[in-house]
Amino acid sequence: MATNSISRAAKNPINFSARNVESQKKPIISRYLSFSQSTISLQKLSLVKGYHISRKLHNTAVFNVLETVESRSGLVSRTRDPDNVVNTEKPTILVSEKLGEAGLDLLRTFGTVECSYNLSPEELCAKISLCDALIVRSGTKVTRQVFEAAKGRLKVVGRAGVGIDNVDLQAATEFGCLVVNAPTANTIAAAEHGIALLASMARNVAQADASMKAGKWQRTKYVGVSLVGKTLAIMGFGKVGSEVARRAKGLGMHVIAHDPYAPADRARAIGVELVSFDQAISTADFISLHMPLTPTTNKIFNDETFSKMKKGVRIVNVARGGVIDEDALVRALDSGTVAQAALDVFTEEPPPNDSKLVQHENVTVTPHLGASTKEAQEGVAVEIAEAVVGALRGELSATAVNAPMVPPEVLSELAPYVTLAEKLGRLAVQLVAGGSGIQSVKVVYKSARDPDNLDTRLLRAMITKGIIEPISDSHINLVNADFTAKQKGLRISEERVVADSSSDYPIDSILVHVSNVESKFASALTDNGNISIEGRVKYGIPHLTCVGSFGVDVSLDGNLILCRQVDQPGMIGRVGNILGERNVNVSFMSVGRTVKRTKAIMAIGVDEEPDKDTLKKIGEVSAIEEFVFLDL
Ligand SMILES: NC(=O)C1=CN([C@@H]2O[C@H](COP(=O)(O)OP(=O)(O)OC[C@H]3O[C@@H](n4cnc5c(N)ncnc54)[C@H](O)[C@@H]3O)[C@@H](O)[C@H]2O)C=CC1
Ligand SMILES: O=C(O)C(=O)COP(=O)(O)O
Repeated sequence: MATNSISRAAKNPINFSARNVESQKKPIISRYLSFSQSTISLQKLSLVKGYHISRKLHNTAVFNVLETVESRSGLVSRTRDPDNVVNTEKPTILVSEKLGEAGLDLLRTFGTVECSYNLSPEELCAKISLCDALIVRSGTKVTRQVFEAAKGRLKVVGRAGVGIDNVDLQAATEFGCLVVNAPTANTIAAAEHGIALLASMARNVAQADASMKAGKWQRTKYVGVSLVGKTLAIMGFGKVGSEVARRAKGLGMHVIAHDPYAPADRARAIGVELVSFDQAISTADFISLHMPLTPTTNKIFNDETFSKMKKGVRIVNVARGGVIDEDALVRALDSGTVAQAALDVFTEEPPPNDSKLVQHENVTVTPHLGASTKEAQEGVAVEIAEAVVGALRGELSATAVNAPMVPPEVLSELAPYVTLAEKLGRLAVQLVAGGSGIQSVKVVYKSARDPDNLDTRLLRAMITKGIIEPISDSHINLVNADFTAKQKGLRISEERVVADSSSDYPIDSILVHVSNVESKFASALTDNGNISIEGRVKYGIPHLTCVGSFGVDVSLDGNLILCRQVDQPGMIGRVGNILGERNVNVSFMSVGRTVKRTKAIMAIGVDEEPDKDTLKKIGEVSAIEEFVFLDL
């Protein structure tokens, strides 16, 4: 298999023969610059306001991928409905619950911000089709109806806090809407509230306060219990749980924890013993809940689990109301199994006025105040504003809840391969003959890297996008790529092949096989009947390097004409003349053949799309046996 390549366009001034890491990186780095410049206004704002932009919003590496993925990722606001009231290029961001000013300021530098609080579900659905982003806290239910009503315009839902149980993630994913949260800024506030509830419950602070305000002086009624030396079980040893543990240890408590996913070394470092669920609840004097509400944790505290607890246990819940069966808790309080409870969260918020739990004399309640400190709200607002702005720019967010989180350094390295992946997908689907539906695609990554050190989710998503978008009206992005592929019955399998090259580069080549289809260009089929195309990144630029069994070398830019011809002199000139006469500029040309003077493939990169007549003329060249025009 010989490859004979002539490059007419000086696309890359770098010495092509030198396999030099620095020179390979140059084109990518120069492309970062425009993006780092575009971040300056946000950086200035953060400095002037004195806010620390905590995550890597301004990371040039991330923006490089934006440049590559932007407008293809579908996370970027770019379409405008002519009926929209707002008809500017600025995205519209609806904030449906109170958000800190610092976050609003940040959002206003980027889009048109509308703050509309206490919307009914109907009002939210009516507004949402005019919005590119929605920012909520725990009080807004972002249901499937909301995504349906958005009519494809909503690109991102930002949850200004941790728990995303009020967002229908499945629906978000199906509609290709990214969901991001602000997982770190309210941790301390929630932990402090947990400790406040623990201490005030143990000393009957709320009940005694109400009694005094009612004119009473009941010193014997409100004798409390001490915390020191008591066992506290932390259920859910994540960010909040760990901070509660630290503080409880400072109060002299013996702290144990249950969390099936928590690393033992983190627990050890804080001096906490990780134990089983049953051990935790049966030995604790106090139990503090810090797990998310999921199908597994829903009503995990119920009649059965309360019955396993030490008689007279005291329970704090600043996680989610739904993790407790509230009727069962009332029964446990009435029977004395649970002596007291302190609750910040409820299954239904606000709970009904006649809630037995809220009215129970041994229960202390607060109206979901865990995250409500000035500091936490400012922090959360900035954290979510950064994430939403990043998502609207096309950035793959570090706090994405329903999309792969790809670290910036990985993004930066994979950027040219992301473009290559999408282009190979687009090429592959265009090579399929009309009527033969694609069902199975195999992607083979050749790489010298350890498989654990190569994250291909982004590449798979982009290949899927490349395959599906040209043949459907689906708008594919990283969020819904896998879902849409599955829905369309498209199976994409991946395989790694070890390359014996340098592991400095993440990938040597990407090979896309489409099985059991007919091709418009028979030469793209390999002996086993699969359409097969291979691409590589050379000097930062994606190249097509193999079509069927023919090696070629053409940069994937603009449009491509593939011709199969009898390998004989003068073919390049003949086709070049036809294109030149019609003012179609050739950017790249490459000839690949299997055996001399038999058959060859000519891959011609063209800047303009040749008209039908030009293509017909190419087809009429006697030695040309088949040809296809491909739109990249
Ligand atoms: N009341 C409020 O205003 C606030 C409530 N929260 C809630 O607190 C909870 C914890 O938040 P973070 O610590 O930030 O989240 P996190 O994700 O850091 O921690 C949650 C932990 O729960 C663990 N977990 C999951 N399933 C579990 C199970 N079946 N049993 C035991 N542990 C399990 C996870 O492994 C994780 O370590 C969330 O539900 C969040 O919504 C958070 C902030 C404020
Ligand atoms: O962050 C969380 O999970 C919270 O529960 C905080 O909720 P909020 O933003 O105060 O409605």
